[in-house]
Order: sequence, then structure tokens, then C-alpha cells
Amino acid sequence: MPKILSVKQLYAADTATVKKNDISFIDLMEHVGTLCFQWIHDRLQGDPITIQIFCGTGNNGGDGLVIARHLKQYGYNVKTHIINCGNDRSEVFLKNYDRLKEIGVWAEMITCESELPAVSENDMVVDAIFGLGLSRKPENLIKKVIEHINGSNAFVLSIDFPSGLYAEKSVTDTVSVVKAYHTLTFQTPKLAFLLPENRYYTKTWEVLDIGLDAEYIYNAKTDNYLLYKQDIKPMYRFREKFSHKGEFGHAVIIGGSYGKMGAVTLSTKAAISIGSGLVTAHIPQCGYQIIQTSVPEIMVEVDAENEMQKFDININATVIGIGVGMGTHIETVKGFTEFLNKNKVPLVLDADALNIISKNKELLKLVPENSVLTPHPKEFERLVGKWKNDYDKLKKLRSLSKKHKIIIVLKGAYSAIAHEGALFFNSTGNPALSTAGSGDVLTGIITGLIAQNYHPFEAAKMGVYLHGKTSELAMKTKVYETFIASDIIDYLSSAIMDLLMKEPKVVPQKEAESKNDKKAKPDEGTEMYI
Ligand SMILES: NC(=O)C1=CN([C@@H]2O[C@H](COP(=O)(O)OP(=O)(O)OC[C@H]3O[C@@H](n4cnc5c(N)ncnc54)[C@H](OP(=O)(O)O)[C@@H]3O)[C@@H](O)[C@H]2O)[C@H](O)CC1
Ligand SMILES: [K+]
Repeated sequence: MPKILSVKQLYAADTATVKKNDISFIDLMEHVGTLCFQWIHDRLQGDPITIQIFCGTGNNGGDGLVIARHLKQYGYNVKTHIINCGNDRSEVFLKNYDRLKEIGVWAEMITCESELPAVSENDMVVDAIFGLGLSRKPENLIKKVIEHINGSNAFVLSIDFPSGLYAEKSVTDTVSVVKAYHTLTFQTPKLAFLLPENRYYTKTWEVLDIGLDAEYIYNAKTDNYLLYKQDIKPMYRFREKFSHKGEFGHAVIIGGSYGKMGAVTLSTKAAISIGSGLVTAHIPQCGYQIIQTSVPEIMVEVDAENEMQKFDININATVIGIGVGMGTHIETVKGFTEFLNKNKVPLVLDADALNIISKNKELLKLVPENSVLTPHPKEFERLVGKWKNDYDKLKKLRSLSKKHKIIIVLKGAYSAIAHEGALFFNSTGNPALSTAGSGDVLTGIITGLIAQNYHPFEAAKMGVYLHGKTSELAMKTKVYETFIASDIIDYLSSAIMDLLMKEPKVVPQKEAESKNDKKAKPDEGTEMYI
């Protein structure tokens, strides 16, 4: 599972790599810079645009100088600038400065504002000012350079980090951070890229495997992980030939109120679609016909007329998903409180179940261990109060989950799943999921997975992953705006199939070119994993 390492661990990984792998730091930097150059070259293919490289005087700047040298040697139109960041110059920065001179290139020194080079919107900017080593907010000349880059409208590629963005704390001066289009970050994902407060600093990012010591990374302890397909795939359970619906559990969804029956419709439909053996909707009477007509595959139990009051479930439920569209009527609050007092079944709590708990936090003590809570940020704020910044929010997330031994899915662009003090960030999804009912579907998916005996932690990770994946797969025929919550359910099969497909083999470009005459089979790389 991809680990998100701390700055300290990344520096230690460097040291371990140099020590154990018989490679000097200058060679490591050469390797890193060459990878970045290759990334650029693969995309530009010799395009004569101007590439402006802005370097600091630490090792991030050193990477920039390596990139500049290789680009120059390949005939690119490169302008290299070094920003006077003070008197310190790292040893490998200086070495690469000399290597650049050796091929006849003198980097321009920017020592004052009047020396800022013109940057056109048609240029490409490589930002190699600061990386992991940023120790304070950029000021004076450096801030001016960053503002100049941001004002240019050029395509900005940041090396390792958008300069000015801290790896593990919040930015205090939002204008002194480079706003990159893309960031090539080294070896591991960075926590900073997953936080909404940093959304404007890099539109996209990717991890370059720079070959840091695998043993160090394997043994490094962390509480932050990014979930990818390879982490979810092994969880998937194939059905046996003689299996029957009795083996796949009974999911109950409690919720709904007058005018909000759509939420239960979506949740129950998602629970049955993800494979729960049986599904029952426990709803107010006003929703009876609606649910029976819209989801014929499920059963229905009714409560009071227009909202939930009694919560008298007469089913041997494997798991109960509760709260969607439920409202917070005074009688609902009363009934829900009594329900929590009596209930022993694992729960998935969403929406109004969370809103009711927010108003009486003592209720959290009644939530069974390993239940799953699925708040969106506003619901989470109601539960834990305001946070100072996104790092503080994550701290609150860990501590609430740990304190009550529950799993919390904090929904967002990188939904964070908290379990036993650790955070697991989801990597799938896109803004198409920002649509009404999307959360109700997620509740149904997670509930339906738990019904099938997936551990609630597994169900949360797999559910969030598949939910996100549907939105990616749908973009072949839809756009963000036209994708609605029902589409998530419709695309669940595709998301599961995608999970089971082997990854297409990535052939390095040179190898691919040399094999050009040998035609690839059309279905190569899409073989089923069975
Ligand atoms: N394992 C890897 O990931 C590899 C990373 N590489 C690259 O190295 C950088 C990290 O390099 P480092 O030299 O440690 O740090 P930076 O280049 O980011 O910057 C450090 C220098 O900048 C000064 N600094 C920091 N903040 C400011 C500021 N606001 N204003 C002015 N100057 C600043 C800092 O000064 P101090 O006073 O704090 O000491 C340093 O002089 C990593 O990100 C990768 O790009 C390697 O290429 C290979 C392996
Ligand atoms: K940078």
C-alpha cells in the first residue's frame, strides 16, 4: 500500500539509498533530474517552445539544473534562472551549476525584481525553487518571483513540490506559493496534495519512482496511506458455484421522511446492487409505494406516517445503514436514541443519524465498535467542532475514530478513512460525484458489503474506491454535470470488472519504438484476473 512518508523519513530514505546502494548523492540527483527530463521530453517531443527553469540554491534547485542540462543537450530552447535565496548553496547544486557551465550554459542570476525575466503564457515553466527543504514562507525577491510565475499563465511544472507549499503544515501566505499545473513528486505521495486547503497549488500530480531504498520504505512506520487498485483487489471475494443469497447477508436501510424517499431508494438499490443477499428498507409509511415501485428487488417495513419514530425492526439484520433522508423531527430523535440504546448490530451511520448525534454527543458511546460513519465535511464539523486547518481536521478525525473504535469515512476529493489511528486516502473519483444522492449511494454500498461479511474497515475502503471508480469509468460517455447518483449504481459492475482486470503493461517508450513492427494483440493487458 503506498505509504505517505514524513519529510524526516524522506531525508532518511535518501541517506539509506546512498549508504546501502553504493550510489553517490550527485548520481542520485542525476538520476532524478533525468527522470524529470524524460517526462518532459516524452510530452514535448522536441517542441521549440521556451522552457524557463527557475532554480533555488538547494537540492531542488540542483534537480532543476540537471533538467536544464539534459533539455539543452536535446536541443530545447531553455532559459535557466537562479534565484538568489541567500548565501547557502548545496554542494550538489554547485556541482550541477558547474556541469551546466561545462556545456556552455550560464544560468542567469536573479538578484532583484528588475531582473525578473519575461515569461509568456506560451512558455513552459519548471519550478525548482524549493522542495522538501522549505523552512519558512518565501518573502521579498522569492515571493516576487513566485508571483511573477503565477501571473504568467504559462504551464507550470513543479519539481517535487510547488515551491512555497509545505509538506506537512499549512501555508500562511497563500500568494507566495507556486500554482502549478502539474507536480512531479518523488517516491511517495505527499499529504499536502490530498488536502482541500492546498487545492490551488497543483491541479494534478504524480509520483515518480526515483528508486529510493525499498527496504527503508518497507520498514518505515506511517499513519497515512493512499489506496490504489492493488490494495483493494485482494479484498474482493469471488462467489462459489453453490452459493445462495442466504450467504450474503441481510442489509437493512433505515431512513426517509416525507419528500426525502429518494435517499432510501438510492441506498437500498446500491446495497442490493453491490451484492447484499437481502435488503429491507425500514421507512415511514408515506414512502411505501415509492420504494416498492422503484426498487422491486427489496423488502419494506413501515414505521410512522411521515417520519421515522418507532424504529422497531423485526428483521435479523446483518448490518443496518441508518440516517439517509431521515430528518431530525423530535419524534425521530427520540426513536433513534431508543434504537441506539437497544441495538447490537453493526451500523453504517450517515446524514441525519450523524446530525442527531452531533446534537447529543453522548450517543456516540452507544454506537457499536467497528461501525462506519460517513460524514461529509459539514457533518464532520458538527460532530467535532471547527478545525484550524486541514491538518487539524485530520487530527480530529484520527482521534474520534480511535476514541470510539469506529471507522470514519470523511468524504471529499480524497476521502479519508480513519481506522485505529491511521488514515487511508482514496485515490479514485472526480467532481462528477459532487451530486445529490452520491452519499446515499455510498452508504448503501458500504452497508451491502458489510452484509456480505466484508469487515467494516474493508467495506469502507472497497466501497469508497468502487464508488469513486464509477465516476471515472462513466466519463467515456458522460460529463461531470450529467452524471447523477443513479449512474454510480449503474456503473458498479464496470467498477468491479475494472478492479479485476490486469493492469495494461506499461512499455517504456524506447522499447515500444523498437518493437513497433511487432503488432500488439488488441486485448493485450485486459485479461481477467481469474
Ligand atoms: N529523496 C528525494 O526525494 C530526493 C530529493 N532531491 C531533491 O532535493 C530536495 C530537497 O532538497 P533540500 O536542499 O533539502 O531543500 P530545498 O532545495 O527544498 O531548499 C533548501 C534550501 O532553501 C532554503 N530555504 C528554505 N525555505 C526558504 C525560504 N522561505 N526563503 C529562502 N530560503 C529558503 C534553505 O535554507 P535554510 O535556512 O532553511 O537552511 C535551504 O538552503 C527535494 O525536494 C528534491 O527536489 C534530490 O534531488 C534527490 C533525492
Ligand atoms: K519545486
